[in-house]
Formats: sequence, C-alpha cells, structure tokens
Amino acid sequence: MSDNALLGIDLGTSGVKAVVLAGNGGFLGEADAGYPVLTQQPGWAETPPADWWAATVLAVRQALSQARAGTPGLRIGAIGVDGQMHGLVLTDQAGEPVRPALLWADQRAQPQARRYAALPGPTRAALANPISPGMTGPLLRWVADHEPDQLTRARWALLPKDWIRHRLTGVLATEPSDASATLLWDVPANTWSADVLAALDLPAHLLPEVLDSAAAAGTLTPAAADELGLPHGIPVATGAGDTPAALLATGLTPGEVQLTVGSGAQLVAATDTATGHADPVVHLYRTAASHGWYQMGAVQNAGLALDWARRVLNADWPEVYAASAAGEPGAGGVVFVPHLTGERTPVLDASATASLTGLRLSHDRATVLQAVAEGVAFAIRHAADALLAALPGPTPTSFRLAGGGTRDPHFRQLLADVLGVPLEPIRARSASAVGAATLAATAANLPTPQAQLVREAPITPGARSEHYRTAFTRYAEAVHQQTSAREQRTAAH
Ligand SMILES: Nc1ncnc2c1ncn2[C@@H]1O[C@H](COP(=O)(O)OP(=O)(O)O)[C@@H](O)[C@H]1O
Ligand SMILES: O=C(CO)[C@@H](O)[C@H](O)COP(=O)(O)O
Repeated sequence: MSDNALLGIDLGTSGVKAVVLAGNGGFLGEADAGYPVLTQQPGWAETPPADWWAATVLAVRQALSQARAGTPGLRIGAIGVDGQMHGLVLTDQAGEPVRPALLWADQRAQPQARRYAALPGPTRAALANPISPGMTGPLLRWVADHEPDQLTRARWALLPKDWIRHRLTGVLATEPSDASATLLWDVPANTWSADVLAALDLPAHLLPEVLDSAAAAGTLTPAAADELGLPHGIPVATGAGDTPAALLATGLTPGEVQLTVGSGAQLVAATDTATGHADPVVHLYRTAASHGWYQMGAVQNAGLALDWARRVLNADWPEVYAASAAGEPGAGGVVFVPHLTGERTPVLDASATASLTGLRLSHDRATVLQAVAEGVAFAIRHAADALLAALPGPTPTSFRLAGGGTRDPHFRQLLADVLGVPLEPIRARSASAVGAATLAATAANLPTPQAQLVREAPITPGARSEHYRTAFTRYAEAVHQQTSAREQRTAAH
C-alpha cells in the first residue's frame, strides 16, 4: 500500500514520458510513447494534439501498471504535467483543436517574426528574448495572416502542456514558465504584454488566465479518469514548460549549468534577476518556482538531427551513437552543420540550413554518421559558449546532464570531450516529468518528494578532447561562412 504517489506527465516533442513517484521520491513506474513531428511542407513542424493524448493514455497506463505491480493498492494523490515549450495549439470554445499544433521547430512564421523588429524599444526590451518564428506570438500572427477562418473559429491559443491539462481537467489556463516563452509576455513585469498584442494586432481574448505553476488548476474529470484507468477527482497542478520543470527537479542554483538533450538541447543557468534587453543572444524565462528566472542557450537541432540522419541512412540508434566514437575525432574532415530547422543560439537565424561538407570518395556511411553525431555535439558547444559568455561570475567547472538524448555512453563521452567539462548525468528517463510530479505534490499540499535523482559518476573529458578542439574550430568556421553567404544573398536582393 502506498499513500499518495504522484504522477508526472512530460509532453516532449518526440514522445510523452510518464513517471509514478512514491511519496518518498522513489521511482515506482516509468514509461514513454512516441508520435511523429509532421513536416507537410518544408520548414513546417506540426503534431495533431490527438496524437499527444493517445500517447499520454498509453504511457500513463503503462507507468501505472508497472507501479501497481510493485505496489499493490497504489493511490495517486496528485498529477502534474509539463511539456515542450513555445508553439501554438488553437482550439475552439470546448478545447477541441481547430488545426494541428504548430511546434517550436516550425520556421514558417519568419515574415511575422520580422514584425517584432518594428516594436518600440521598451516594448521589445520587455520581451527580453531573441525573436524566433517558432514562438507562439509569430505563429499566431501567421495563422491570422494565412488562415483567418481558423482564427475566427478559435477561442483559445494554448501551449502544448496546457492543452493536455485541459484534457485532464477541463480547465483552460496557463502559467508563467510557459507563458514567458511565447514572445507575448513582459518578462520583468511577469504578465501578458498588452503592447505586443496591440502592435501585432493579435486578439488578446485568445490567451488564457495565468495561474501559478504549482496551483491546483482542477481535478481529473470522469472522462479522463476512465481513459487513464484512475479514479476521478485527483488534483492536477497547472504545470510548467519542460525546461523549467527539469530545473525544478534537479534544484539548479545560480552558478550551475544544466544541459538537457532531447529533440532540441537546452543549456540553462538560473538567475535571481530579470533585466529587459532589446537584443539578447540567449533566452530569459521564468522558472516554475514562486520566484526566479533562467538564462538559456537553445539548440533547435539535437535529437531532431540525429533522428533525421537515423531515418535517411536507415540506421538504428546504437549504430548512430557507436559512430560517434568509431573514427578519429573530426570524421576525416567531414563537417555536418545540423541546422535542419534553422537555429537559435548562437546563430539566431530561422533561415539557416544544414550542410554536409568535406566529403571524399574514401568516406563511407560510418563517416557520415560520425560527422552527424559530432555536428550535433558541436552545435551544443556553440550554444554553451554563448551562454557562458552571457553569465556573470566564474565559469562552472561541470555541467549537469539530462534528457532522453543522453542515454548512450558513447554520445555522453562525445559531449564531455567536445564541451571540455565533466558532465554529471541524472539517472531518470525524464527529469521534466519528475519536476511535473513535484508541482503536483505542492498543488495537493503533499510533501515534496525528494526524488531519487541519482547523479551518476561524472563523465570527464578524455584524450580525444584536444582533437575535438580543432574539429570544433572547423565547424564554427563552416557556420560563419554559411552565415556570411546568407547575409550577402539577402543584401543582394
Ligand atoms: N531507442 C533509443 N535509444 C537511444 N536514444 C534514443 C532512442 N530513442 C530516442 N533516442 C534519443 O532521445 C531523443 C529524444 O529524447 P526525449 O528526451 O524523449 O526528447 P523529447 O522530450 O524531445 O521528446 C531522440 O531525439 C534521440 O536522440
Ligand atoms: O525549445 C525549447 C526551449 O526553448 C524546449 O523546451 C522545447 O520545448 C523542446 O524540448 P524537447 O522536446 O526537446 O525536450
């Protein structure tokens, strides 16, 4: 018999992860279920929310059955949800999607993102973030420009995890950690930006009420309870974005850096202050705690690029990861720049594209796979350098490591070698799901689970590290050349 276990649901870009935690923080069940990111047209990235829900039901049922097998009489005391950030889920009055969800990796809203350049200085500074087309604001403007009928049908503009929580509770709401990442939010003032909504001519009534991340937003409806195999009436927390949920789980404090690798990768440092900046290189978002913010370098193409290579080269995951350690560092001079969905930190250009250069007749499939794995690690290093340059105080001497993209030992070692710092992996399928369970506990007035997030032995940079330095320089030069070529083409038009 277990009193008040907690269910955490993490809605990732490639799949949903469900975790059942005992009141003492022990893991009772963990499961995941995937769905595709659809690219109907070049630059588009969508998922029908119905796919998210179907996967949520599968993952939750599987995690519960695992937990029940080990803990007869299991009782879930509260539920929390977190999810991929940014993006846009447009729904009708009843919360039914009027079109597939547009995701953070979507590049179509570049003209709409450029409209942010015309914002008055103080309004732009209050956004405190780089402008990227996969954020909710530019995407909403794109729908207004290209699908006005859908906008007319829409009653709510939601974030991904807020749609899932609505399916659980019927409650339409959001919270600051996700709302701050929409480009519709005044970060220092901690509220929706009426100025941005007015300047972009966006309907403010589409935005939901903002609750605290750890507030009890509602309770599990009978319909959702039936589908999940749970009793109805269980309290459900408002939730958080996936990155802030992971920070909550690991308790990152100022001075520390955490690297999470999933479809994208995030390098994150906590901060106690939020200062508006009109032209920042790194992101600044609200945490899911009652105070605080975090700075973030965001890599669009991490697991997303590895998965792309896996599919087009018909490889399996062990083969992709083994390739990262197979040849001499530098993949025989082959350089893969993974900007398949444009790139955020430090390139900040959604029109950037991927490239594979330096190929010779002697190179084979394994060389290409190695170059892809290295290219992703170099993109993470590129973002890490930008984040570290923006941080006050001394450079951290190690990074924490989390995310489904860090489970392979070869790839972990490649990351440590390329980053040149020890990495401390957290042993959990999803730190974000643990963060969601932590919010659930607070929402239901249950003790915070001291989740047994075991830190594994640090992975230290090895003998190959020195060689990757040269290869990274070649990578950064390739990115620089591509950026210059794009700028010249733009200037010529
Ligand atoms: N079977 C597997 N073995 C090893 N790594 C995998 C496997 N499946 C997926 N991955 C890696 O994990 C990433 C997904 O991690 P995850 O944290 O679940 O991401 P997300 O939250 O974006 O859904 C994939 O992009 C890939 O890099
Ligand atoms: O892009 C960001 C943060 O800016 C991520 O939070 C995305 O939401 C993707 O998360 P994963 O699905 O890769 O975990």
